[in-house]
Amino acid sequence: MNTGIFLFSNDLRIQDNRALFEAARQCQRLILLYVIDERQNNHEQYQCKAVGQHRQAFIAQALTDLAQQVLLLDQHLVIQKGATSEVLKHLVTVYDVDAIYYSATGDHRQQQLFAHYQQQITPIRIGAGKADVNWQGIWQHTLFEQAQLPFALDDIPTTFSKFRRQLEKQVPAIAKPQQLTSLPPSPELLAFDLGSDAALAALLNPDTTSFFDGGSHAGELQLAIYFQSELAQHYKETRNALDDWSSSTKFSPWLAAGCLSPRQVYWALKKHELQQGENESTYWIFFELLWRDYFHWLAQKIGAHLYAFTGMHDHKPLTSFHGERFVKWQLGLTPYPLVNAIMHQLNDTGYISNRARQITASCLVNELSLDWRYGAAYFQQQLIDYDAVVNWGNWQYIAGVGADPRGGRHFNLQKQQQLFDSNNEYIAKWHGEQLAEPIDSVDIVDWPIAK
Ligand SMILES: Cc1cc2nc3c(=O)[nH]c(=O)nc-3n(C[C@H](O)[C@H](O)[C@H](O)COP(=O)(O)OP(=O)(O)OC[C@H]3O[C@@H](n4cnc5c(N)ncnc54)[C@H](O)[C@@H]3O)c2cc1C
Repeated sequence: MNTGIFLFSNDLRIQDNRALFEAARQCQRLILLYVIDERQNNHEQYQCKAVGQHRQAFIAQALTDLAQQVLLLDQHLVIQKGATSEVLKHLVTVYDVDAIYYSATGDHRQQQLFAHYQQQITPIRIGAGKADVNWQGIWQHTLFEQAQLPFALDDIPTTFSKFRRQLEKQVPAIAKPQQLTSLPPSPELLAFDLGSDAALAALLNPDTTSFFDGGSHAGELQLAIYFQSELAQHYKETRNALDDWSSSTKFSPWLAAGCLSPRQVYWALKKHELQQGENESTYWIFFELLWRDYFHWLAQKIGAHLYAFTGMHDHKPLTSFHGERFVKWQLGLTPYPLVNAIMHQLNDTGYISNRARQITASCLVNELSLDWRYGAAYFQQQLIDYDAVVNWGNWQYIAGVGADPRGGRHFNLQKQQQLFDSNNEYIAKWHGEQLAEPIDSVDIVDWPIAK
């Protein structure tokens, strides 16, 4: 191979980045590229943007961190603003690129995007009398590799329990994280002043405050702090809390953006177990990582069904779309104080706990009778740790069209409040006080409802 491009996506790290390793091994010259594709980021579906301000700021921080790391390896991160296919076309033509490397994913939408890029670029190479670009999508978002799974992709179980039980009969060896010590140089001609700084500056949002700093440095720091503490020893008892920083690992934003690999988390967990002992709680962290893996494999199997109203079982929920209810849910103006508090926290910070996600998702589907895809799309916009296959997979689960053997979850809001916020502390903190208004201002035939 001569000149390759490594196209960064949800893999914003240098270490244990198998796709980047492959690119480094095979190429004599390498362009490290990240594209800020505003058309993709601003693309609206179900009245929501693909990327909201919290995640945007996190990604900008992660890119700043990545750019500094590649400099230490005498390389440069090229950050370009524009349509990804156009940026690729330009670089492929000018620098005679013959291979493009990226992290493969089970997300159907992402796969479609890469198929589209390919369609755009192949004619350019062929037209110039050159061999087609060698596209190398390398799978690395999971703990295991496909060949290690005890089933073929088409036979991935439709419930997590079956997946886990079969896998745990003999847990395949999880590879140790790879250390990258050098990178091939970029092409000599490459002008580095391609506007990377300006593109990055435009992404950084000074109005966004978050508990999370983007980048693998911050991710590795959280990994070290969490596992040096005793928190993992009690994870199983605390993980269900509604709102407490130390109740769960908080690794998700870094995992979702790829600032941390699941294997790095796994091996940090193993080190912790050696030092402080293993118990049910430490096992449960592995259990949750298996959930994450499961959604990645399941997405690869079900393809476009991940985004379908009828989900993976072709089951039609008895829900539809009500504009007013959807907006009130988003803004935290429902008649349910707990749900309101959760939505306020989500909107302010970009993060809510797993318990909070379950409660508010269940409310959207069961109390408000809304099409679950609107909720999933709003989470996509708001969550700092948005991971397509995990988000849509979890929403399907709650809506009863996914991997839940019980056919969906309906959380009793009053009971949840008693269990997780009995003294109303959370509701008070996030201003979820009951709204006096009913959820609908008009009735079924559009008559205003009398107050
Ligand atoms: C409706 C809904 C939408 C969700 N959307 C996302 C999303 O977009 N991105 C995301 O990372 N998680 C999502 N989750 C899963 C879960 O809520 C978060 O992973 C978790 O709250 C993140 O906090 P943590 O890192 O402290 O998790 P921990 O409890 O410490 O778990 C450790 C890791 O295990 C994984 N994990 C935990 N719970 C789940 C789960 N239910 N499914 C899959 N993996 C899990 C995550 O990678 C997490 O970082 C969603 C859950 C629900 C119910």
